[in-house]
Parts: sequence; C-alpha cells; structure tokens
Amino acid sequence: MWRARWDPGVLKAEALALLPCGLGMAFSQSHVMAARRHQHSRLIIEVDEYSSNPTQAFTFYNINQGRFQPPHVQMVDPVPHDAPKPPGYTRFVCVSDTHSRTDPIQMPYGDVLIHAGDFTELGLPSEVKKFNEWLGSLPYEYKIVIAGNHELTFDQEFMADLIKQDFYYFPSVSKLKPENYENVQSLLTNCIYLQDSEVTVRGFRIYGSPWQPWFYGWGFNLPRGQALLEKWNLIPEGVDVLITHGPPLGFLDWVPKKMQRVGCVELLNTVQRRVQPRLHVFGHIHEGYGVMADGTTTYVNASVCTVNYQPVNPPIVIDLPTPRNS
Ligand SMILES: Nc1nc2c(ncn2[C@@H]2O[C@H](COP(=O)(O)O)[C@@H](O)[C@H]2O)c(=O)[nH]1
Ligand SMILES: [Mn+2]
Ligand SMILES: [Mn+2]
Repeated sequence: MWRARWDPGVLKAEALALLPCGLGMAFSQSHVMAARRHQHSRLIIEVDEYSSNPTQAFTFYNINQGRFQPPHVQMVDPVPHDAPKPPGYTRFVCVSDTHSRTDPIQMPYGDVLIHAGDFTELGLPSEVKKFNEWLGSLPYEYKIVIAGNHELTFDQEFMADLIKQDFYYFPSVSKLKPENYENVQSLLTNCIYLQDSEVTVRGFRIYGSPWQPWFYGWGFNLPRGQALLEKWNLIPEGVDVLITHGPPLGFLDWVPKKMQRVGCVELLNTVQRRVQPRLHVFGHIHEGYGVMADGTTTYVNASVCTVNYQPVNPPIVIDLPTPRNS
C-alpha cells in the first residue's frame, strides 16, 4: 500500500510505502514526492528528478517504493461488451488511435464515447470530415474527443512552424491551404472536442488534453519536464475523468521493441497526487492496450490500432457510478 502524508501547512512530504513482501519502509526525501503544498492552497507538483528518463524512473520507484506493484496496482479485465449495465451507472466506451481506420470497429452499447486522440493519420480536413461522419453514425448520448500527435492541423503553432520550414518534415501536408485547416475543429460537429478544457456530462467532470512527450516532432509534442508539467497544471482538481493522448509513467506505457517505459512522469505525479480522477483514458502507445488500476484511478489505454496500425483491439468498456443529482 502506498500512501502520502503531508506535514501540516506545507512543504515537505513524507511517503510511507509497504513493499510487496510486506515490509514497511518509510521515505522522507525530496525525490520521493516531487511535490509540495502551498500553505492553504493546492498541491504543487514539481518536475521529477527522473523526468527525462522514464524507464529509470519506473525502476527507481518500483524498487524503492513498490509503486507499480500489486496489490495496489493491478491489471483489470474490462467490462464484457454484452454485460448488462448496473442500475445507476454510466457506461463509458473508450477508443483511441483509430487512425482513419474506423470501418472494422464493432462499437458496443454505452452512454459516453471517449476518443483519446490520433483519429487521423495527418489531421487532413478530409480525414476529419470522415471521422466526424463516423461519429455521427454512433448512438451514444455524448461523444468526447481529444486530438493526438497525428492531428497536425489541430496544433496551430505546429502548423505555423511547419510553414516556416516549408513543410520539410511533412511534405504531404504542404498542399493544404491555411484557410482549409485554420478552423479544423469546427469540422467536428458530432462530438464535444476538448483541448485543455473540460465539460460536465451526466454529472461527470471530464477534462481532455492532447499533449505528449516530444517524439520526432509531431503535433502537440512538448519536452518532458517543465513544459509538459505546465499543461498538466491546467487540469483542475475534482475532475472525474481525465483524457490525455499519452500515458502516465508505468501504466500501459511499455514499448517492447525499445525495452522502454515512455509514459510521462509529471503526468503520473499529477494524476496520483493531485487530481486523482476515477478514470484516466489515453492511447498513443499502441502496444500498451489494456486496463490497470491503482486503487484510486482506473487507467485505460484504448489504442484500437496495433503498432502496425491494424485496427483490431476492441473498444474498452468501463462502468462508473453516476454521480448523485445528475
Ligand atoms: N520509444 C518511443 N516510442 C514511441 C513514443 N511515442 C510513440 N512511440 C511509438 O510509436 C507508436 C505509434 O505512435 P503514433 O503516435 O505515431 O501513433 C507507439 O505505439 C510507439 O511504438 C515515445 O515517446 N517513445
Ligand atoms: Mn497512434
Ligand atoms: Mn500518438
């Protein structure tokens, strides 16, 4: 069991970790938490000292804190698509990384569809229109979508830089005229599009953000550390469902061919220590498809496409109790 404890009024945090073997170990060191609390205000997450090396961060926190170990961290079986929804629950249907390959996907029954980004290959308006038509054909009460690194045209700063570089890295986007993509979000008429923003549906506060650690200079890429932390700092406390394109460190973020953990350390610390949502949905690392939980948050990597961009992973269904008064 991992617990955090705060000295009254402040600054220094102490973590108490019980290792899987049952031994209790107390830690009181700055790098254990990488967080502090402003007096009378919210918890401040700081850049982790292992931020730039997530594989090393994973190993360190596992050996020293058992942070990613059972019993508190577990793989979870998603709800079977044909299971009846319990009374008083909301059914979330989670997909990600469909990459303009939605035709073969069997969509299950549910109330709220979540798409965690990479719905296109390059963010071309024609792809966005096709995706929007697919959304329009689905029967969910709410459909909530964020962008991923493949939605190049949704990242205005990225497009401005691309023009300066004369489309050197993405020549196939060069035929687009700015007027065709400047307002590309407006093509998404059949969903609620979130970009560092939130919406409340059926009493759930849902927040979405497209940013992920820099990897070959795609859309919404930012360096690990302070730059990404500033985006995560925009996530309000009290959010029930968090949608990001990329995973947090240690949860469904393993890239086998590189033998690397690639999740964001600051996102993990923000999720586990500050925001503590009930559900965190993401994709991006196609190999990490699946569900895990840490006792507070259920983590869903909903990548429909495999690492070879084959759309074979089924949508993941999660039932959450609907908040009262909604
Ligand atoms: N070693 C890393 N591999 C990464 C990272 N981000 C993505 N990837 C690999 O690319 C595919 C597909 O990603 P996409 O965004 O192009 O669809 C993913 O499954 C990984 O294999 C990274 O930061 N480091
Ligand atoms: Mn993808
Ligand atoms: Mn991606």
